[in-house]
Amino acid sequence: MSEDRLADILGEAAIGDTPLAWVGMEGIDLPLQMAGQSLAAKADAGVSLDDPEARGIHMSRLYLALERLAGRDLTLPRLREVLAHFLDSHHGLSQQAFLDLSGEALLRRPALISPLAGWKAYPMAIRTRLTPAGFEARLALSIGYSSTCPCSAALARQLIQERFDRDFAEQDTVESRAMRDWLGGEQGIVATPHSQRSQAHLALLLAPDTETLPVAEVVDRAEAALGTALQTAVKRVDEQAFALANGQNLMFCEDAARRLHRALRDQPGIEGFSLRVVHAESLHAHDAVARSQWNWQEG
Ligand SMILES: Nc1nc2c(ncn2[C@@H]2O[C@H](COP(=O)(O)OP(=O)(O)OP(=O)(O)O)[C@@H](O)[C@H]2O)c(=O)[nH]1
Repeated sequence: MSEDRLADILGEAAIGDTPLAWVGMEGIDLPLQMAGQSLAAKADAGVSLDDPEARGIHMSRLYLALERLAGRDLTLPRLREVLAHFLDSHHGLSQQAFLDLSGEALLRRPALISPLAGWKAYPMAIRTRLTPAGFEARLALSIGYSSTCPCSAALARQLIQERFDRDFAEQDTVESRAMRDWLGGEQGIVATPHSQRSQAHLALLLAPDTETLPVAEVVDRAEAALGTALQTAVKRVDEQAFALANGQNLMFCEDAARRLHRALRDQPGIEGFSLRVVHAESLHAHDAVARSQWNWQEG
């Protein structure tokens, strides 16, 4: 049957006269490129339906516009172009266009000391809007790290001191070799502080003139601020360096949140952010969480 003879009830008048804030599709599979890496992404694409008389939007037109992103390096100008096409293809129907993309950024990360490297996936999402107020892009990223509790470390040190007092109770002075041997034995670490895998969830408002997504730059800055990023390739020399990093970066969730707040305030191209750190404490069954934000409106 020729196209023009196909039924098209979308052309009929709406049942009722209610504009709709968001109409579109969620969970569209889309291959993207970012910093030379392929990304298997999911897209949520939509527009507002502002014409109260219109029955529905033209979903195929949104779907087909996404093809402009497939397999091409993901940049904000390209995302803005797709949103503009959403509106052009819904002229008279829609004033706002929405495109959210989610996936995992795969970054190669070097070992701490050895000349090795490995891959780590960073869950990410890009949320873009084109409305009469203009274009807005937000980048969300999750970064794993290790946190060791400062209070638990202090309590462990006390127990080590008490054990030392007990083991050398009879001696007024302790010969350094005996002390060194004692420190090198299991009794020298009779108690250990609790540490746990932790997550930093960052949501960033990008400057409208941003070209490429600053994923690697934000990951580098956040992991440098925390000092205890989860590792990829690890030899014993790397594991020892990781133990030192944890000992030198004891962190409550408040400490991690403050470190990230300061780091993101200095990140070029960021106009606001919201962050949340989650320490999945090995001490108890619930998490220790801290939140912080700057120049941020939940949208
Ligand atoms: N608006 C809307 N369309 C839907 C929905 N579910 C399925 N569709 C279908 O989406 C298909 C694509 O709609 P359009 O993009 O208008 O397709 P079309 O009319 O062939 O293409 P155009 O000529 O560009 O309008 C239609 O066959 C709709 O029936 C829905 O809930 N809302």
